[in-house]
Amino acid sequence: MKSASEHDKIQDYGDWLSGEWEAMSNEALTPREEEEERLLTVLEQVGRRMRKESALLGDRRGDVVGIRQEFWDDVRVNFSDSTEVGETWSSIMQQKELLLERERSHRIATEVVDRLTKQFDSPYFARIDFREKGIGDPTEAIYIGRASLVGEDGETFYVYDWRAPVSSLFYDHEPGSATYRVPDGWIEGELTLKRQFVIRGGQMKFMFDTSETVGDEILQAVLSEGSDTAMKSIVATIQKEQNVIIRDEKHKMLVVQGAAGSGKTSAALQRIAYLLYRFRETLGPNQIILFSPNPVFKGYISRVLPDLGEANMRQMTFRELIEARLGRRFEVEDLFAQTEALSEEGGQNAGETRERAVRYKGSEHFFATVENYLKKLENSGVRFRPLRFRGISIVTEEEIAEKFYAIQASDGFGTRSANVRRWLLEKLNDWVESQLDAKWVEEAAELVEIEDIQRAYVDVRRKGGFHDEVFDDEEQMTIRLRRRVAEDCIAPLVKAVRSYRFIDAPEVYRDLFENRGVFMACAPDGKLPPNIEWMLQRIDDSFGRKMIDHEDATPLMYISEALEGFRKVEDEIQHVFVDEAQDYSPFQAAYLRRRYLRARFTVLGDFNQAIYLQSQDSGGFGGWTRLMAPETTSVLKLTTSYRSTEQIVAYTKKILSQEDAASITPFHRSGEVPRLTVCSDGGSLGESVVAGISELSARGYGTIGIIAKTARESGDAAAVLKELLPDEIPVSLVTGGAAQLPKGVSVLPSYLAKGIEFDAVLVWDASASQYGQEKDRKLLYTVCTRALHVLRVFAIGEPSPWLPTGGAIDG
Ligand SMILES: Nc1ncnc2c1ncn2[C@@H]1O[C@H](COP(=O)(O)OP(=O)(O)OP(=O)(O)O)[C@@H](O)[C@H]1O
Repeated sequence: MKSASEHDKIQDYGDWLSGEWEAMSNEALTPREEEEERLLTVLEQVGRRMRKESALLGDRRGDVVGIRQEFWDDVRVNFSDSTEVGETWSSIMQQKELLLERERSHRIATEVVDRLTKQFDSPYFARIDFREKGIGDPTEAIYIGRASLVGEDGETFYVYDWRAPVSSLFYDHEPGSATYRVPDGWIEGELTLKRQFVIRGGQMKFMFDTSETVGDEILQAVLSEGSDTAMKSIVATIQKEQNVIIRDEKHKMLVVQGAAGSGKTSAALQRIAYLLYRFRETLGPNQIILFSPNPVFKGYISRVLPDLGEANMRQMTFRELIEARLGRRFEVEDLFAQTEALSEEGGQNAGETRERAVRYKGSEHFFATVENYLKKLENSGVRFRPLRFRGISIVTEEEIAEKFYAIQASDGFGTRSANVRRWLLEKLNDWVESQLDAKWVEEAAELVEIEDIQRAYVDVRRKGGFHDEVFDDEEQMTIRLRRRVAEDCIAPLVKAVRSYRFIDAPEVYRDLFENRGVFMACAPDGKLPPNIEWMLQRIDDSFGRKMIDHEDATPLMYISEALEGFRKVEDEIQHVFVDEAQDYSPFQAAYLRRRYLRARFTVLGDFNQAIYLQSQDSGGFGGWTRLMAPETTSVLKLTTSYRSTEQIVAYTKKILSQEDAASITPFHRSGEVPRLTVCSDGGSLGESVVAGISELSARGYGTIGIIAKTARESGDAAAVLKELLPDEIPVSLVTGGAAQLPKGVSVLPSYLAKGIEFDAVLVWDASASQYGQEKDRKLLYTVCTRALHVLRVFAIGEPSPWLPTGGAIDG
């Protein structure tokens, strides 16, 4: 938010501008002068609005402060009898409502002033002249900005929002005949001019006409800038192919395959802003959820929407979903740990068997098997955990099953579970009543603290006890005390029932592997996986240790959620965005689709960055494209890589197979050729990287990423660098828990680098021993494509066979 004095400055500037404007002569003007004049007019409008809104904001602030300060002065407080207490209460409530209402108005006024402040800095970035076919009107000049600006008459559109239907002309067309979509059809006409501006601090920095869709020069300038620790919006330079993604309203499943750095994440965020604008009556940020690859990424993208004047959507990682469901009872392996475990076991028998299990359990085939299994469970087979207390049975597994299956199957698992839950809570209540005379309660009641006795006393009083019949009162107190003691003892049971823990999903899941007949009946091809015996053994081992392998987590979570009945909140979600979608197994894709049954999906990924085994069979995308009917699914491609220089794109393409690299094209922006340095040992690796960091920091690069393969290596690398680098160049180690990417030099493991970028990337030890196998190829590609301007690769001894040969130097 801007300070009051900043707002004042803007107002003064507005006043000055209006004087300046009138003083200008009306001689024939060059286009540039005309545009500068127009800019002054717009800034004057903004200044005027700012004056008005700031005054309003001041009033609102005054109201809020006033109400807060005098809150109790205006409340009539009287506790003398119950009528007075009631009146006091309603008077407090009235005052509270008033305060909330004023706070809301204050918040809205603040948002308006913030938006105007941004508009004062840069009110628009483009102009198009358009003559609509057939209406005989003259050509209209349309200015496009991040937000619209309408004159006080309510009719003059000084600036159109970039999301308005007419604005799409700018992104989609070159001068000539052009059309744009409106809610009930298409408007045709002639685009006679396209002009781009760079306006900063209310000053026209550049202006030029262009015949391209969105001029290269501006894009060049934007891409040459230094990166930041947070992602920026691309509103002024959205490319035509990105605009298709942003404005799609037709498809329920939009799948985008895009090269590294082609703007998938950027387009996704612009799309969210677009949808919030287009459907503002019916869609709120809470009804959109974005699945991010990791917490660092979450922080990285969190500024884009607020910069566009919208509130952030919900964001979560798939890992968080798993943790929320299974994390309380189990330690769940994460995807990266699974990958590391597989590569350690690789070649040995266990590894191969597990690899097979991972592929199988991530498959569409297994999803179909689980779906069929859930159908079967509608009639029998759901397992329950009995309610027991200190060895005493309160409700048995059989009783719960009987109750569960007595409710009609057509009601669905959700209703059945909710009914059983209610019934169990009543059972627990009855059981407490039945235990009041039991010995254990009597003994426990004798041991209670004095405060508990006092509480029981207050309880009895509140409920109207303690009258003349003293004898009865004492008895009542004893009963209450005992009840409280018994309730406290079974509180964990009540909590477990409330959160549906009476359903034993892990056992249900295990049963599928144990009962081969059931498995065969559920599998679409009627066959058992060849290593089912090994799978069962492995489940028994890990569940026994309270651990869950990553490949079991999603199927188990699916069964567990299905048996409880998917929650209502999931129904409210209208749009699901999945970034780095190549990392999801087809099973996970199908699960998300099931979880958000009513939502539309926008799924973005790059099969060249598919580094996890679980999604490799489907090439990273097979799972997503088959989830909905073909007529509601659209698969789009982005091939131009905007992030990196031509030299970096050329280098990183060589890491991939020719076939995979074929469609990637760089945006023409030049920089230094990536360099490979071969070091003799760890010591010289550290020294070479330090020399690189010092040089690049001196050259002014604001974000430098040192990317190691694993978390352990990045820890080691950070320790070495901290020791060798001078204090003026601080080093931050980025770990899984980090919510924000720090400025300067960051050391991080490859999997946390997903989706983010650095001015310069230094790859820590890309030797053959680290990135030697086929499955390391895409990981190395992912790591190297994080660089915007500079890429330096270091290796101890023999470099990875995937790196381009030639140009290596000795460190
Ligand atoms: N139209 C555009 N105008 C300006 N910059 C753009 C545009 N498209 C992409 N970029 C820039 O290119 C970089 C990469 O964009 P983004 O992170 O969205 O790509 P991505 O496809 O999600 O990449 P990856 O898959 O490698 O994570 C960012 O710095 C982004 O600002």
